[in-house]
Amino acid sequence: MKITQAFTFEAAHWLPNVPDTHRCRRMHGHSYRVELTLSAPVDPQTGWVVDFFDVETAFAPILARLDHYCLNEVEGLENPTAEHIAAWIWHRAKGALPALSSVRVYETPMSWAEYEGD
Ligand SMILES: Nc1nc2c(c(=O)[nH]1)N=C([C@H](O)[C@H](O)COP(=O)(O)OP(=O)(O)OP(=O)(O)O)CN2
Ligand SMILES: [Zn+2]
Repeated sequence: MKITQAFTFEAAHWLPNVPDTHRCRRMHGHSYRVELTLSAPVDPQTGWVVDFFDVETAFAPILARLDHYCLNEVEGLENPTAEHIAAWIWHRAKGALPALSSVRVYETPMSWAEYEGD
């Protein structure tokens, strides 16, 4: 069974590896949406995969490192593409959420990156 919990955060960024003429080279902001998907059998006692409250608690300190920051200044996110943010979150959340199976990061409602681990 899979469950997914969504979170949002606001952040600024710019992309250092695109040409000077690319508009994403300039500092700008996004209302990011993160979807954490966890995959595991349903516990017959609780009736759930993982308590959504526990997902929220585990993710809160990671979210706090992103919300209202310039992502380029966050260690490990010097080139903060949606792809890199998804992998960055995965590597920091997997320890506390062993059932994590994918991380989606939406830059806009129409564009996202998904990371499922190495
Ligand atoms: N594969 C990727 N491509 C792009 C990424 C990325 O992370 N991975 N990032 C960007 C920029 O961050 C850009 O700001 C994304 O916004 P954009 O696609 O331009 O969407 P907008 O809503 O800002 O613009 P519209 O005019 O509404 O399309 C670019 N590419
Ligand atoms: Zn952007």
